[in-house]
Amino acid sequence: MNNKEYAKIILSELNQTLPTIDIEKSNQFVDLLLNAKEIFCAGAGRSGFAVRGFAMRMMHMGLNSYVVGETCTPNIDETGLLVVCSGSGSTKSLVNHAQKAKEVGAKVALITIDPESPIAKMADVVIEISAPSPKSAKAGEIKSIQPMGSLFEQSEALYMDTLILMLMERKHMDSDTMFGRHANME
Ligand SMILES: O=C([C@H](O)CO)[C@H](O)[C@H](O)COP(=O)(O)O
Repeated sequence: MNNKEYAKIILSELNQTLPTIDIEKSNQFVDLLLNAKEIFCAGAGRSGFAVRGFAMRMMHMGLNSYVVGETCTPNIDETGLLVVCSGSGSTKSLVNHAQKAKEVGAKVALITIDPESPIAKMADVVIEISAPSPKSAKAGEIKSIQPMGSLFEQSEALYMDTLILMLMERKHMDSDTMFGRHANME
């Protein structure tokens, strides 16, 4: 198959995952983001790449967002929100981060394939994406031709872009204002 044929299949897979994500939980997620004093983003591997992009856009909006594990990331306290992206919901370092967040009274939001996973059990809001999971018992309803967690990782990245649009609407923010905060030392 050529690239266009593969692209059509990937888009049709995304067309099955993204529209099924819960609206009410997404509204709750946006409320948590808006109510947090500081937002801490965590994910491993490709989920880590996706959540970094989300942290960056929130910075562009003027929110206090950080990536867990970076040298300049401060401590989390009860005013904070930890956003975790984890297909399995059981990656060890992320389970530890969620435990720490709950221990200090912070909120936790999780984007995952597995709503019964260890991190899901600690989370205040769980966003479920139906996709194959190479690392957990829960496989999701949707089949994919793509390897491992690719469909989940694409879906979570695009889902977080929908959250950015919801936040922009709530904060009356436009792209030009956001671009004004973009790094000028690239
Ligand atoms: O990078 C990943 C891997 O390529 C699977 O597709 C995962 O995102 C990484 O291993 C983290 O796993 P999860 O916490 O289960 O997302």
